[in-house]
Amino acid sequence: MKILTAQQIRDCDSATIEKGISSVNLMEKAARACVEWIEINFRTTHKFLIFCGNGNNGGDGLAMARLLYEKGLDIEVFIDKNNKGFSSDANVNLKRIKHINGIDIKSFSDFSMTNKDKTVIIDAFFGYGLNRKLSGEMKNIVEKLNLTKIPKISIDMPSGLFADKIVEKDSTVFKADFTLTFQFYKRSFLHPETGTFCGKIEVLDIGLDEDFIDEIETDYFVIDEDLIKTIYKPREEFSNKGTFGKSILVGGSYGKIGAVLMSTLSALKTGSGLTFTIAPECGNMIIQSQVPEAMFMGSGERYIDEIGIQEKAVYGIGPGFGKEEKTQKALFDFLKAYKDPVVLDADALNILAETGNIKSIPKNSVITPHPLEFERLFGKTENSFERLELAKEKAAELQIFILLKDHHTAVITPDKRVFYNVTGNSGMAKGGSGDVLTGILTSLMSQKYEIEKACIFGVWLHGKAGDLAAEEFSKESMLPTDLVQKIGEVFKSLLD
Ligand SMILES: NC(=O)C1=CN([C@@H]2O[C@H](COP(=O)(O)OP(=O)(O)OC[C@H]3O[C@@H](n4cnc5c(N)ncnc54)[C@H](OP(=O)(O)O)[C@@H]3O)[C@@H](O)[C@H]2O)[C@@H](O)CC1
Ligand SMILES: Nc1ncnc2c1ncn2[C@@H]1O[C@H](COP(=O)(O)OP(=O)(O)O)[C@@H](O)[C@H]1O
Ligand SMILES: [K+]
Repeated sequence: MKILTAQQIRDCDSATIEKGISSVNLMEKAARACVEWIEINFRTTHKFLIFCGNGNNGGDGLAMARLLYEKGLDIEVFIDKNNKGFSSDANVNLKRIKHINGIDIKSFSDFSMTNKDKTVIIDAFFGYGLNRKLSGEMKNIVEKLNLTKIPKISIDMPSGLFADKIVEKDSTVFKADFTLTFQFYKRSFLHPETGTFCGKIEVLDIGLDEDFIDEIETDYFVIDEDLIKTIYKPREEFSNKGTFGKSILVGGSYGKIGAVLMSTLSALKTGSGLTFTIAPECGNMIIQSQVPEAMFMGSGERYIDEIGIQEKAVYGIGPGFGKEEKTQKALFDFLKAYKDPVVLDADALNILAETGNIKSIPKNSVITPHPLEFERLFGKTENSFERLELAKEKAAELQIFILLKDHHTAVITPDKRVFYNVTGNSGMAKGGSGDVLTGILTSLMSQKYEIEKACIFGVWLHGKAGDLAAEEFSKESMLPTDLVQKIGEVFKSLLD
């Protein structure tokens, strides 16, 4: 799914209107889509307090007030009665509700917090047209609403957020439980500093012009199931283990054998034909007894001291690797001799960062840093938007794929496109989850998925399996190994 900038959405709006629908009818469609969602998800709510700004986001709120009222619900509308005028479509909708006796139209200052049982607050102050941070009366009312315990729904965007950039640190932003957004994710929903205001995000189709959307160029995408279905290759029946590639997971050190064990297990569970583990001898018994399907190749007693090169294999290096001197040398020797794409994670990245050897990463390789590893590799940035920009520069400079791990992991390609992942949950914020991702990526690459596709499919699959594990075990109790056990269910769902 494409992500457009505020300006591109505005253009898309105009293109849709040029095709024949009037702007006020488009607003009606948007309001109707929100009301339909509310009818399904807030069945027992009687009362809606709808806060409207003076632009088209406010217009959506005013139209929703009428539509919800027609369904027999109690409606109070709050507007800024001193503002310098509503947009023309908001004005049409304001006039329409002025004719309805049952809808109270109040000033923001009339809001008080008494008796709010079975009530929902609707935030229709501002959408993508916000052009400065909230101040004055607007800031006050949003701060007041943020203190209430009443469920809150933002229309299109939480008011106070910009679509494409970070907000200043002290900004006031409406804190939603749900955001009903029109047609596209906005980039600010997907970054930690700003996404935290959105609650659960629902993307509502309001029928914006498909030809325009197909043609418009963007470097930003959300990974959705439609994209995954174009990538996933069901397994051929006329095949053998050689058809599905050779994965070699390299890692583990004394006390950290579990990391490479989990990578090995997830590579197998993702479909790798032949799976090897290179780990120190102290991990032999552990790995062989836990994952009998994998072949063990010992290297060093307690720490890896050599990485042997095999033909036609994909290497995933780093989980539990440690940073012993001999392990460092093993990595340097390997990268000197090996020129095919590899997956590098964890201590493999830390070693390259600390020794200034980043340029030895083979072209088209995949690196999977979490924010701190990224900082060690490429330096400090002010915020996650800047981090992403730096990652784009580095992916292009080094001609590698960077998977910037986070709540919404971003896959960054060597040609600077960005694919945000929206599967996954906080139950995955546990040591071991990253090791599982390394195994998944290595396995998909060894099965000859193109590297870009392996990255996109891999992060999505990882998060989706994490969501199934959370459903069964809870976010608190799920383990990275539970996630691995759910990979199969995700593959099955792709065959439906
Ligand atoms: N295609 C779609 O997706 C569709 C989109 N639709 C909807 O339209 C929304 C976009 O509407 P929009 O362009 O009118 O902008 P919006 O967000 O209402 O705000 C602009 C107003 O706010 C003001 N203002 C700005 N900042 C301010 C501040 N800090 N403090 C105070 N005032 C501030 C600014 O006035 P200014 O003072 O700058 O003159 C202006 O009046 C979109 O999010 C969606 O909900 C649907 O209706 C149909 C299909
Ligand atoms: N709150 C979260 N929401 C979604 N995914 C998460 C969250 N926290 C962690 N993850 C995922 O779990 C993995 C953690 O990787 P990493 O930090 O390297 O941990 P590890 O110590 O297991 O290697 C990443 O893929 C990351 O995207
Ligand atoms: K809003």
